Parts: sequence; C-alpha cells; structure tokens
Amino acid sequence: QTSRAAPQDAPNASADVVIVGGGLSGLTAARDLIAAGRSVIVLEARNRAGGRVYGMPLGDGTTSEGGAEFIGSTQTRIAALAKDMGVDTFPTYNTGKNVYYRNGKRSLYATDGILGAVPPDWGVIDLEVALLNIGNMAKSITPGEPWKAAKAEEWDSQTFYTWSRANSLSSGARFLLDEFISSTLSVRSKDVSLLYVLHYIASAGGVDPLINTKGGGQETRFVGGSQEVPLRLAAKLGDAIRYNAPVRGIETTGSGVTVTADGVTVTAKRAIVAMSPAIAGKIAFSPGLPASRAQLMQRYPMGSIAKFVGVYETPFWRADGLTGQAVADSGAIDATFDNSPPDASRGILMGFINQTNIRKLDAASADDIRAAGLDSFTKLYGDKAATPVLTAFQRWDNEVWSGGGPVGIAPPGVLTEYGPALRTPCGPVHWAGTETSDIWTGYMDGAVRSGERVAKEVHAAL
Ligand SMILES: Cc1cc2nc3c(=O)[nH]c(=O)nc-3n(C[C@H](O)[C@H](O)[C@H](O)COP(=O)(O)OP(=O)(O)OC[C@H]3O[C@@H](n4cnc5c(N)ncnc54)[C@H](O)[C@@H]3O)c2cc1C
Repeated sequence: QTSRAAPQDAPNASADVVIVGGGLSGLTAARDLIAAGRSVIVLEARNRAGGRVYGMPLGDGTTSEGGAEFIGSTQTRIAALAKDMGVDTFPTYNTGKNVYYRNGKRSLYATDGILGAVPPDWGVIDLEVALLNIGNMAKSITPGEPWKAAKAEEWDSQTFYTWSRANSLSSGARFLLDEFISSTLSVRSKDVSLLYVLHYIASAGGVDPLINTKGGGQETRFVGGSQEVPLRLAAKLGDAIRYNAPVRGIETTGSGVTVTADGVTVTAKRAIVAMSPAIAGKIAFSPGLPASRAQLMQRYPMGSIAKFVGVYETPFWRADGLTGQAVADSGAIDATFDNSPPDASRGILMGFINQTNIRKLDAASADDIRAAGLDSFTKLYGDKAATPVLTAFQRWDNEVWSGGGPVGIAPPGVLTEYGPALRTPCGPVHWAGTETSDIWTGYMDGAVRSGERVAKEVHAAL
C-alpha cells in the first residue's frame, strides 16, 4: 500500500498522521502506520533522510559513516529493519591488540581476557569494582522508568563525576570512568546525572554490552554503510516524505493539528515529533505545551561529538597486529576504530573527537583539524598514519537539525522531575526518537523501537 501524499511542491497537504523528522524513528513510524492503512506525510528539514545516520562524503565519490555505525547482537529491531531493507552486516575488525595511550606512554593490550575492552591501567582493580557496582545499581532500574527506582532521588541528585570520585581512588580508574562517559555519551562525566547513566546501562542490558566490541554494541557494521538502512526505507516511502521542509510550528486545533513547514502546511489528525527533545524545542507549539514537556525540552542537551577519518591504501595497522581500536587521554581523538570496508580494499581509521576536545576546535581551520586528527593517529599507530590518501571530518554539535550527538542526556534532577514527559503525548502530539526508547536508548535500535512504539500508540488513538 502506498500513502496518500501531496505533490512535492503543493503548498497544502493533509493526511491522517504528520510525522516531523525523517530519521530512523520517524521513518519506522511512517512504515508501520502506512502498513496499518493510515495516510502519512513525513516532513524532513534536511535534503536527505537518516538524521544522525549519515554517510560522510570522502571527496572521491565514496562515503564513510559520519554518524551512527555499529550494531550489536541484542539490537534486534535495527537488525530486523536492515534485513528487510536487504542491507547485510559484517563483523567490526577486531583481530589483534588494542592501543592504550596514557600519560605520554603507548601500550598494547589483548581484549580476549576477563577485562574485555577495558585497558589494563594501574587502576584496573579499582575500575573493575566501580564498573561492577554501577552494573549492579543499574539492575534495580526498570528500562523506560528510571524515576521509579527506589534510589532514584539519590542517584539523580549527583553527577556521574561525583559518584566516580567517591567510589574510585586511582587516577587510572578515574580517567577510564570519565572515558566510559566520553566514549558512550560524548559529554564530560560532570555533565550527566548518575541516574541517567544507570538507566542508559539498564537500557543496553549492562555495562559490557555498551563497551565491548565482541559481544557488545560495536560488534557489527553494515555493508555499504549504515546510511543504506534509512535511505532504502525512505526510498520505499517515496512521495510520503517531503524534504527541505523544516517544521516551524505545530498548532493543535479542534480536529487535530496544523503543522507549518517551509513551503507547506499540513493538516492531520495526529502529529508525531520524531527527534531529540532539545531539537523538538525549536518548534513553536500553540497553544503552549504543558510546562513539564516545554521545560524538559530546555533541559535535555545533546552530547558533543565529531568523527575524523583517514583513508589509507591498506589497513596497515592490521599487519602490525592491531585491531584499530584505541583509547587515549590526550590529543583531539580519545577513541578509534577500524572503519575499512569489508573487503579491506583500503584502510580507513576513524577517530572520535568528543566533548571538550571538539569545542577546542571551534575556531580551527580544516587544515588545523586535519593536523590534529593525524597527530592523534600517528601517536597511536605510528608514522604510517601520518600520510593518508585523504581525510574527512564530520562534527554534529553545530548541525542545526541535530544540535550534537550521539544522544540527548539528562543533567541531575531532570529524569526524576521531567522524565515522564519524554513519552507522554500532549493532546494529538506524540513523541518518538531514540531518547524515548526503553531499550537501547541512544542507539539506532532505540530509534527504531521508538518508531514502532509510537506507530502503535497513534494507530490506537485514531
Ligand atoms: C557521531 C555519532 C555516532 C553514533 N554512533 C552510533 C552507533 O555506532 N550505533 C548506534 O546504534 N547509534 C549511534 N549513534 C546514535 C544514532 O545515530 C541515533 O540514536 C539515531 O540515529 C537517532 O534517530 P532518531 O530518529 O531518534 O533521531 P534523528 O536521527 O536525529 O532524526 C531526527 C530527524 O528530524 C529532522 N528534524 C529536526 N528538526 C526538524 C524540524 N523542525 N522539522 C523537520 N525535521 C526536523 C532531522 O533532520 C532528522 O532527520 C551515533 C550518533 C552520532 C551523531
């Protein structure tokens, strides 16, 4: 069945449901509602689908993942969607040793021991105890409802930083606990509520699924790049999606909603806002939303993340016995992965530039950024890393329609006070986006799950 969509240039359109945002959550909701017999129009601000899933152009006609990339074995809803779209997966390269760079010293470590991906720093016992503790604390949280945990108030009254300093002694453990937050949420540990982190862990099924490559969330990648999944789904939705249509206002009327976007006004019975709370806060709602929702959108900031890649003739680090995965305490890049294509026809190293490190590059030129990225790679992988065939860079914190990434986070006090407003519909306006998911929140899987949940919610309400 196809949707009853308006021509791409019509100034007015109507449907049962208008979906604001053509990321994975909005596209999934559209797919399910159309399958249930509803008419749908998706309004997308950008000229492409996929939102935080994006193939960053390398300048030679090919792309590398500039946004979301990895999936793990328990991320079954994104896996099912990819399968439906005919997008295959392949294992993330994970043979050899990882690099650990700390206090000016480079060391190598194997990841097949009991510590998994955790580097064997001096503070490792300290760190393991802390990770065990947070894993156990997370077990008392019901995914999707962290505010109901017995200790919710206590945990939401402190940052992860406060807790980690009170529960670790060595500088190694403290660095790695901060790095756990930087490499998963792209914020400083002092930016985020302990309760939020515990919920994030509970939602992923534990600490190990979050940090490990083998058996964890970084285990596999998509053949052809992750963007193939939303792009193919968007192609199936065809004319139901209108691009270059940023929504400026959503008015609730007696019969539903009137949604005003650049170039088109859409009337519908229900609206789904499928994006992070911070970005939803840019839309003017009339009448105004209930205060808990309106203020939630002021209190759920995005992390600060960028990816830098170097493309080489071969993945030379593999020949050196390295996985391409590293953790570093200095330089622009604090974590790396091997982003090479499945046939290793060329080598691609990817580095994350997170939180403070990316803000430091606010005024940097393209040459400065290239130099900073290659400096990190060379420190971690040697001189061969200094001479790539080409480099590319994608930052998310100043993307107007994302505002950062990978996910919106809650500072202390937000989840216990405003948490229920994440998902509670406001009249005919419903909320989706990975931030609203109980399982794998923050991930592509959570985005797909939120789209499936909201489609059922709206279908039942119509
Ligand atoms: C660098 C980076 C790395 C990541 N790595 C991973 C990973 O390895 N694995 C993983 O699973 N996840 C990863 N993620 C997270 C993943 O990308 C997100 O969880 C997921 O894509 C979110 O989908 P969404 O539909 O909830 O939101 P979005 O993708 O943000 O979609 C929202 C859409 O709404 C549009 N929009 C915004 N405002 C308006 C408006 N006013 N009008 C119309 N349209 C609007 C946006 O353009 C966008 O297309 C990463 C993210 C980033 C940024």
